[in-house]
Amino acid sequence: MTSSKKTATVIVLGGPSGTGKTTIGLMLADKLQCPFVEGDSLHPAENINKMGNNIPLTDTDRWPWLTQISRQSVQAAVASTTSHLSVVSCSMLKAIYRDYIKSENPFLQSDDVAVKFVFVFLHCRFEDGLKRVGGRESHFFKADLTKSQYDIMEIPAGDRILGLSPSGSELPIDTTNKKPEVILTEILEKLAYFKALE
Ligand SMILES: Nc1ncnc2c1ncn2[C@@H]1O[C@H](COP(=O)(O)OP(=O)(O)O)[C@@H](O)[C@H]1O
Ligand SMILES: O=C(O)[C@H](O)[C@@H](O)[C@H](O)[C@H](O)COP(=O)(O)O
Repeated sequence: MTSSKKTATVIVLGGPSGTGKTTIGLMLADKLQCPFVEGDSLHPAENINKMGNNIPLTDTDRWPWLTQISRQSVQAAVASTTSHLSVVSCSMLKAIYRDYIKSENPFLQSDDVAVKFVFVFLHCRFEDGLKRVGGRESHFFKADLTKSQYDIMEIPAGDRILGLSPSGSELPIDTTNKKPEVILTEILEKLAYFKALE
């Protein structure tokens, strides 16, 4: 019997502050003709206040935000009748956050919709990230917090990496000294090579 399940794919573009999530995310969504969800817009006010006061978020602060990241990005992908795709930006620094995003998929138990998450993790040298965050005007996330992100960051490794195992769904991208256009091409080539969007 063939499955009549509708499939939708969410590309979660992650990495620490200043690594290019918003810049590359907008370009990727434009290229794939799909909606882009800005993860920063999904924080509760308390999280924005905390980060604005240079206080790093705790796991407890992050769970409700990650729930919204999952729900909003999945809804956007399912609603996109042309591409069945969406791109969402979210730092998703630890492996447990990536797992949590998967677990909060609103169609997890659905017989009608199958959702796939592909986690593309952008990373660069601490000094470069720091410089880029410092150059951003009027953003609630200040450079002082960048160190706290590098302290806990888990770049995908081992059998989590796309293509290394059937369960692998994560793709690390080193953005050091690469222009946004070059990074975009690398992401698209790797997604195609691993047949990640099929
Ligand atoms: N590959 C890159 N090379 C140089 N500058 C970049 C690159 N990617 C992003 N930037 C710049 O760095 C700053 C932070 O980028 P942004 O996309 O807001 O990062 P994030 O969303 O990950 O915090 C912006 O001013 C952006 O123009
Ligand atoms: O793009 C950025 O500058 C950061 O990613 C930031 O905007 C993001 O919302 C926080 O990083 C969330 O908190 P954590 O990254 O500490 O989970």
